[in-house]
Amino acid sequence: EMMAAEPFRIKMVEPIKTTTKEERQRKIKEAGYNVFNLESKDVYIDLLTDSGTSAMSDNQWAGMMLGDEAYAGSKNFYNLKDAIKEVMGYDYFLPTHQGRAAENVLFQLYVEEGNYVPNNMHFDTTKAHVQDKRGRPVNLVIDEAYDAKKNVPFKGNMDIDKLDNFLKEHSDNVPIVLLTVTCNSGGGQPVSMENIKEVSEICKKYNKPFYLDACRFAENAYFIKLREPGYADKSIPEITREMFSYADGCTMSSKKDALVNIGGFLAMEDEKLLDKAKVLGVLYEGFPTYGGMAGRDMEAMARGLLEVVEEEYLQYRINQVNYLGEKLKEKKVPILEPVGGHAVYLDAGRFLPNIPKDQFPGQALTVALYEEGGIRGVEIGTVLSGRDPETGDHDYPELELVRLTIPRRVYTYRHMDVVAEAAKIIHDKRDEIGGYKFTYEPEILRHFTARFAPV
Ligand SMILES: CC1=C(O)/C(=C\N=C(/C)C(=O)O)C(COP(=O)(O)O)=CN1
Repeated sequence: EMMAAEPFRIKMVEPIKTTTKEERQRKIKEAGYNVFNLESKDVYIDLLTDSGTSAMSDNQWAGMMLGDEAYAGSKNFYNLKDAIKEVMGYDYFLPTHQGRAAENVLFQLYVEEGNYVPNNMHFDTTKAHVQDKRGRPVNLVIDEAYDAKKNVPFKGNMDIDKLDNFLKEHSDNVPIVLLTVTCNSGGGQPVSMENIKEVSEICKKYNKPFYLDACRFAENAYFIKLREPGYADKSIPEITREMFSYADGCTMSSKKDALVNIGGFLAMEDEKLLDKAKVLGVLYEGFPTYGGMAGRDMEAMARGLLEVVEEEYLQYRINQVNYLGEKLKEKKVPILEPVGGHAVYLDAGRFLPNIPKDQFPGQALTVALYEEGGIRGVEIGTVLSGRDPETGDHDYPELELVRLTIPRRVYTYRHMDVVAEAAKIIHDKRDEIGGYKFTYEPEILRHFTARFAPV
């Protein structure tokens, strides 16, 4: 049938301005060659993150006018409760100011010193919060996840045998099992329903709580609908409710698949767990019917949760990200396959093979994208990975990537064309690109505030 355009029309625009190449070369030098130090006004197309960068709908903006800012019992809390029940099936939740705040509460409840926390792949904050409780994050994703050229439909899957063997050996030192949908650190790759079910069965076998990291749950559901036998005729809410039915609960950053700019929650089936979580919620987030958010934020979130599972929105969203990936492949620019749900990941390792890992090829490509096109991507490689606490050397990851993260309902296809064109120009002159060294390297989470210089 006819191809579909965007399932919305534009009612308001936020002007962005282009800059000149020499302006950008000056700005990035002043920023210590770290795009996190750039001002938004100096960025033309901002692909740093899909977190908190979505455009809200008129329905959500209308909700912002309906904030019930009561300290306790806000009606927006109950609207959010209904939306979570509708989309996830959970009866209980603790609102938090964003996803990592939900991780903080959950891991304080479960993780003790020396514990292992298995996940397909931990995102940085999930890893950091497990470590903050002196636990040890463990990635048990399938091996294919580390092969950027391998195009398999559910690259975010947990390796079931690895999980079973790990629990066989370490069961009494594992307080909880996580599964991240989609798998951000592995390229925004989905997890199949079958895999979610299998992880659930293993957790029951070893009597372990099983939680989803649900940031991008709607995109995951859409991939299940597209790729998994038996789901083509199911609605997205039917698929999302089935996904969550296998888990005991979830952490959620609503800044992704709830289409809002701030907010999150910890949801669960067990009311007793909520009572424990509330104690920490009061301490870290605020009274348990607002959790660090204004009533209006919760209203926008409730409406966003119902919008994000609409099929025509997800079709547009996934197709736009895929379009950028296809454009880059046409131009022979190396990317991680298959294209993820929220981002295209440039394979900087293959793009700049002559730059050694300790001169940060991902960082070099990120800087080049900004200089060439005013485009802000983000390095997901050695810089992000940090140093190995035992050896003190860089904790080299398998892949050196640059994530081009597409905000939801913000950029047009023409912006995607500009990004692909800039990447091609850089690719044609890739032999001219050199590596970088630290001029300032912070102790923890160095990627946010580090400063570099060309070697
Ligand atoms: C899979 C996953 C994430 O991707 C995540 C945040 N992601 C960011 C900020 C990103 O740029 O990918 C978080 C933390 O959410 P938060 O940024 O605190 O709302 C948890 N899990």
